[in-house]
Amino acid sequence: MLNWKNLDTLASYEELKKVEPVNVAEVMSGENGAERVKNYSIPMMDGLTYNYAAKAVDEKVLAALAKLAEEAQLIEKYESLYNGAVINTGEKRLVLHQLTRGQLGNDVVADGVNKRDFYVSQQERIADFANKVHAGEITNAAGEKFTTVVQIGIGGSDLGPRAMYLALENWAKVNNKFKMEAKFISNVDPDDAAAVLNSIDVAHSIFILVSKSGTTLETLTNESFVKDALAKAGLDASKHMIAVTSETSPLAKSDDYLAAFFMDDYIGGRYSSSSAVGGAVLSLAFGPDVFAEFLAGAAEVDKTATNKDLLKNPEMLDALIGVYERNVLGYPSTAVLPYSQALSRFPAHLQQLDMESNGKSVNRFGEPVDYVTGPVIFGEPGTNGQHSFYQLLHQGTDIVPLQFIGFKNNQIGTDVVIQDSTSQQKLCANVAAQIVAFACGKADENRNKNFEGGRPSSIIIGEQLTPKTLGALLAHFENKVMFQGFVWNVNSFDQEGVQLGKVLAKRVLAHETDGALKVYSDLLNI
Ligand SMILES: O=P(O)(O)OC[C@H]1O[C@](O)(CO)[C@@H](O)[C@@H]1O
Repeated sequence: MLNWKNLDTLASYEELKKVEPVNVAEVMSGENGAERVKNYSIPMMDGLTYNYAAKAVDEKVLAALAKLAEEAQLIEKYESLYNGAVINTGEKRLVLHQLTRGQLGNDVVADGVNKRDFYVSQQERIADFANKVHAGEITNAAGEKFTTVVQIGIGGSDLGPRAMYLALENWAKVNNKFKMEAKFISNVDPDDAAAVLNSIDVAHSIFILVSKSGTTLETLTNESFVKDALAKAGLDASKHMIAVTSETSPLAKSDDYLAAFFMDDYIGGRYSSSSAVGGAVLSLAFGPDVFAEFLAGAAEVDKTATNKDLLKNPEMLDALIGVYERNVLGYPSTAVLPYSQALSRFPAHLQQLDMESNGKSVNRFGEPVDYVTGPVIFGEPGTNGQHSFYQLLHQGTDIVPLQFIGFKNNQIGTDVVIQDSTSQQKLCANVAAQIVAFACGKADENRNKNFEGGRPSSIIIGEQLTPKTLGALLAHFENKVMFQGFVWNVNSFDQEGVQLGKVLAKRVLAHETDGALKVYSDLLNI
């Protein structure tokens, strides 16, 4: 039997609060610090390691976190999730994104269908379609090959796939895997669609309309925008457009598309990168074998996350350290700082993943909670962030826990030695320097130049960003967010908080406004 209890009712949480806090500056200095960096490290998979030496934890904190993991039944809850329990209580749905990349537990049968078979069959259909596009068997009406793919979608139907595409674009080019360029249209701002359309050759472009619900205003508007452009170019839209949606959506049975591929209600938008939502664009851009590698990396991490031993489970440990920082140490935000240009949109994806999942004030039964839940997430690739907001991170009044990501090798392989070091070495030197600067600080008599230190961070270190390590990274954060939701006893899989704005926007467009809404509408000339 699972106990779904609020965090503040758990005895282990009370114990955790009593543990002597760790002074990061102290423990990270000198030989002690060197030993920590060597020891506080867990392999996530071959070529990827989670290092938490610079976090505010020691043996005592870790022991208390292990007790919390046990009392909150984190592994048991994960087991029940992948075995097909109705974990999304708000929408009364199963939560099956892990099943798109592997079978962790029992067969899951829902709506009379074996769900693993369903997801695999969609992957196979997408692979077949992508191979035919690449081979020139599926072409435009003139019999010419498609050269560009454009994804139309928003939120989870955009951010994850876009971040994944950008993460692999250069890798694919140098590894002879690049099949076609991908572009993305998401914002209802007409300049988004117009700029993308201006930058492509529409006659040789294939568009993927991605909407699980098939009802999202921005996406349907952008679809019409694109269809209009195709019509103006004298092209038949139905020969240029495919759909990714759920079988129950209004788009599913339409003749407007060359083909339709399906996900379902058991895959949340922000967890859908490994479903057909990411599968279609990534398979078209890089080939189905690259997408399969990406899934394999995610599957490995999903498996690692089943380990009951906290110190062998980086996803659960990362989650619990985050809860400790949020609820015991009182830190309100977390920065994600990938030292990799390819991960430029990864923080944007994590913003949705984390904040839409755990930005909740009620527990999974709809009752208010008396403790803080999900932190504010933000980030930028290093070293760009260093020349932007790091000032506040180093010397501001808030302590912001940091999550670094770094790779020993770059993707393209072109580099140059300037002043005895390559650019890659400079990049890596910066991340090492930042971790120690944040942790240890530097005393200075001039208060303006003083660094307090004591600013905690972790780092995920990889050999190289590849399809496999990217899949692993994605799954790491998905599982982290899931475990945190379990600890906070919130439903991480619905998003009612996005509804009110949508309803009010509709009223504005229907001119059914009064009060402040009317005045704002007038000011904005609607
Ligand atoms: O794929 P859909 O149904 O168009 O939804 C897009 C996005 O809209 C949201 O529901 C929020 O508005 C996200 O959770 C989702 O990723």
